[in-house]
Order: sequence, then C-alpha cells, then structure tokens
Amino acid sequence: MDNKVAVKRLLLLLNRYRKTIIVIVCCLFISTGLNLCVPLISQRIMDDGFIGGNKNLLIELVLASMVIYTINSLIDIIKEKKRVDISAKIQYFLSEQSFSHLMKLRVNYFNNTNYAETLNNINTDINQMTSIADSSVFFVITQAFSMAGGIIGLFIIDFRMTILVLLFIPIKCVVMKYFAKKQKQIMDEFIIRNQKYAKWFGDTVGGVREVKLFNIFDKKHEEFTHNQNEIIEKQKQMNMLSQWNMIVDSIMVQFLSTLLYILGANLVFDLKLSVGSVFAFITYSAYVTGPISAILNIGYLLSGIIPSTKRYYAFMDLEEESDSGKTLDMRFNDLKLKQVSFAYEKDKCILKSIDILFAKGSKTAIIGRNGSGKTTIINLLTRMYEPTSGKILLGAENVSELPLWAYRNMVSVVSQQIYLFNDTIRNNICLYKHVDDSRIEAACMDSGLEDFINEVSLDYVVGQNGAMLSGGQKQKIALARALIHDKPIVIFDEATSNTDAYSEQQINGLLNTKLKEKTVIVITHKKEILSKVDQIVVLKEGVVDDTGTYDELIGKNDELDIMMEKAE
Ligand SMILES: Nc1ncnc2c1ncn2[C@@H]1O[C@H](COP(=O)(O)OP(=O)(O)OP(=O)(O)O)[C@@H](O)[C@H]1O
Repeated sequence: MDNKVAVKRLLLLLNRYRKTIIVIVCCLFISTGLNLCVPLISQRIMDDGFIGGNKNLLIELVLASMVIYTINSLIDIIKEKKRVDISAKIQYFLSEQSFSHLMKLRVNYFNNTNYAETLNNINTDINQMTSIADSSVFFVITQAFSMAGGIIGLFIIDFRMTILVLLFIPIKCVVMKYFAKKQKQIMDEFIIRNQKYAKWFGDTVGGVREVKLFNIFDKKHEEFTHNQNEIIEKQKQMNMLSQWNMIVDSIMVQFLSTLLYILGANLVFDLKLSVGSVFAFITYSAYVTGPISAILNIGYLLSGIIPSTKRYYAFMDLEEESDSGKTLDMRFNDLKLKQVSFAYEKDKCILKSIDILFAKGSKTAIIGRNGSGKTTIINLLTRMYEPTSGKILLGAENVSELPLWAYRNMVSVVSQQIYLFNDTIRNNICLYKHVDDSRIEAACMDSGLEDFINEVSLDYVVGQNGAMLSGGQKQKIALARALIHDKPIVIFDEATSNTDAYSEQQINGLLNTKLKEKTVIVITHKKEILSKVDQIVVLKEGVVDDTGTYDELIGKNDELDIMMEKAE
C-alpha cells in the first residue's frame, strides 16, 4: 500500500465524524478570526492609548481584549470536548473493527503470529492512528486562514518588513521537510524492530517451560538485550530528532524576530512607523511563520501515523473465513468428501483426491501414520480451511455454500488441543449456553469428570488454558462440552489419548448411548474403538489406502496390522 492510499483511508475514517469535525473547524475559524483582531487592538492601546494619552479609549480597548479572550476560551472548551469525543470514538471504532476482524481471520494467520505480537501491533497502530484527531492536526486546518489574515495584517502595517517575512517562508519549508523525511525513516525502522521484539517476546514466554528445563535463560536474556537495544536506539533517535526539530524551529523564528526588531527600530527612529505597529507586526509575523511549522509539522506527525496506518490496513485486508453461504435449509445428513484435495502451501499437496462417506449416524475411525493428513481432514470438516479442489457435501449441499455459523452449529470437536478459558469449569463447558446445573453434572458424569467435580465443584477456575488441570481432566471437559452442546456431528481427535483406562471405557460406552444417533468421526489407534466403529478409513500419505470394518481390514491392510502390532 503506498502513502497516498494510506492517507485516503485515513481520511475516509475521519469522514465518519465529519459533522463533529465541521463544528471543531468552525470553532477554530471563529477563534482564529478573533485572534487576528488582537494585534490591531494592541497597536492602538500602545499608540493611541499610552503614547497618545487617550485614557478612555485605552480602557475600552483593554476591555475589548478581555472579551475576546473570554469568548476564545469558551470556544476552546467546546472545541476540545468535541475533539476528545472524536478521538475516543476513533479509538473504539478501530479497536472493535480489528478485534472482529481478528476473530474472523483464517486460522493460517495464527500459525505464524503469536498473541503478544498481534496485541502489540494493533495497539501501536491504533494509538498512532488516533493521533490524527490530535489538537495540532485540527489546528492546522485553520492555519491557512490564519496565515492569510496575518499576511494582510503585515501588508497593512509595512510592506518592506512583510517582504522579509515572506522570504523566510521557503527557507523554513525546506528545513521542516528534511525533519519530516528523517522522522518517517526512523519511525518505519522503529515499527519493524518493535514488531520483531513482540514476536520474540510472545514466542519466548510461550516456551517458558523449555527455557527452564533446558537452562537457556542466559541465551534468551542475550536475545532480549539485543532486541531491546535495537528498539531503545530508535527511540533515542526519535526523541533527539524531535528535540532538534523544536530547537531549529525556535532558533529560526528567533532569528526572524531579531531582524524584524532591528528593521522595525530603524523605521521607528526614521518616524516611518509607530512603536505599536512594530509590536503588532511582530505578532502578525508569528501568525504567518507559526503555521508554517504547524502545517509542515503535519508532515512530521503524519510520518509517524502513515507507517502504522499502512500496517493496520494491511492487517485489515487479510482474508477472512469465507462465509458467503445463504442456504439456511440445513439438515443433519450424510457428510461426504468428494474428490477433496488440499495443500497448506502451494504445490505441497497434503490430501490427494479423497473420497470418504460419513453416513448420517455412522461411526468412522480414521487411522494413518504421523503426517498422513488425519488432522487436516478435521480442519476441512470444521471449515478452518477450504479444500483446494473437490467438495465437502452435507446431503446435497456443498458446505462451503452454507453459512459458516450455521454449519459450525452442527459440528463438535473433542480434541487433544482443547483450549480452556481462564474461567470456571461450568463456563468452560457451557461456553455462554444457558444450561441447568443438573444437565452439566450429567454431562460430567458421562465424560468421567464426576469425581473431580465432586472434589472441586463446577465453580473451580481452571487457570490460563487449563493450567491447573491435568491433560486427562482437560479432555474430559472437552467431552462434557461436546455433550452439552449436543451437535449432530461429533469429531474426536485422539480424544482418549490422555484419559485413563476406566474413563476410556466410559467414552466407548457413549458411542452406543449418548452418541448413538450422531455421526461420529474418531482419530484413534485404540483397538477397543476400532473394533466397534462402522468403518475404518486408512490414510496413507494423503490418500485413502483402504476402507472397511475392523474385521474386514485386519490381516489384510498393512497399515492397520502394523498399528495393532505396535499397540500390543
Ligand atoms: N498449518 C500447516 N501448514 C503447513 N503444513 C502443515 C500445517 N499443518 C500440518 N501440516 C503438514 O501437513 C501434513 C499432515 O499433517 P496432519 O496434522 O494432518 O497429520 P496427522 O495425520 O494428523 O499427523 P499426526 O498423527 O502426527 O497428528 C504434515 O506433513 C504436516 O507437516
């Protein structure tokens, strides 16, 4: 995305709040207009009031200044209230928009990005983008008006001094542009280094057990120091550049004022200009030169905002899960993989023209060696990924044409990789579904979690991703979750690997009771289950090697035979 597109999208964002922006700009115009009168009033206070000795006029003019000041202050309050309002709304809008998008992103985004990195990038970018509603940005909008008024004021007072001020403008432009360019360059590098650090941080914290067990703290500490130093170096450069920007700006303004005082003094001594006019002139010259900094500083400010805007919209443009489905007439039916092929990465086919029928209410086991593609089939059945070619059919409907939420309402997964929220067992089982405790307790009994619940209660908080539970307890919660949500298709992904022998028997029992009517798909190598299911699908290197019952395949299919031998 180039800079122009980023600015355009940023302006489109502001367009949502145009009414409030118009109020703010009106406030700024009024106060700028009033401010333009102040130097002329000051000039008359000095020349006609003090030097001319007109006391009444002096009091009137001082009171007029006071009224202008009060009106300006009131306008300022209104303007600030509106501005803060927009700033908060932009912050909320961007946060909400990015959160919703994140939740709908395809799962492959999360394969390469950890949570710390995602949170860091989103927060940094939103903060930067929200600064578009900074007071300095709105202030700039009215500065052209202030400049024009200032130039008129200057010409009214003295054209010779005005030429000096006008000559100053291009010099200042060049200097300010240089600073803006440098700032953008440093900001770009800062963003990249910060992102690298956040990625490293999330990865390292995620692997804290390995850091402890393999005593690699020192190495990780070295990496931390290296990453942090890179960031600190850029921060230092940014702070110093900002200081230099301010210093150079004020030296240049001071230099111009000095020239104006010298030239003004000569004109006063030659009786060509009054004392009040010199002071009014210098105030007007600030109206002209001040905005140059402000207007060009917008470039400086934007140079920080633009890289974040680009990254934010690059993130927002990432593809979401496709959910174009309109068909709502969805019934529990046969599930069929028809000539399905799939590749995570281009030209690396994981599944090759697979045909599998999961008849309505049937029980299927999928077996195969590590990496043969079993979990990939589950990923496709749950629509985490879409087939590269071929179709998955529910009855006659292509599932990719069904609304995603409605399709997912039909499928439960009991997986080894269950994620538990840092909440109570009850809430982890129900996941926002309102269910009586008696039903939850029954599901816990069916999943073999009963003893543990009797010990700790349903209100037990499980810790970060169930850290306070054993692997088997986590899997039993996953099973209780599936029983409570009672969906017609239930998938077990090595679901009994962590459960003890007693509980496994109990789960096997469910296949003929609670799960009797459901389509069940199990990835397992356990003989007790394989001998019970209606069909076993043997996967080998991404193709279906064989399909049949245990009795049909045992002694005839090498893959199954090897597995059973190993199990013994
Ligand atoms: N997100 C991914 N991106 C790229 N390749 C992947 C991804 N997930 C899995 N793979 C690759 O796809 C192949 C099949 O993986 P899959 O997880 O489906 O196998 P599996 O049969 O379930 O294995 P296991 O029995 O070890 O769980 C493997 O070669 C794996 O490296």
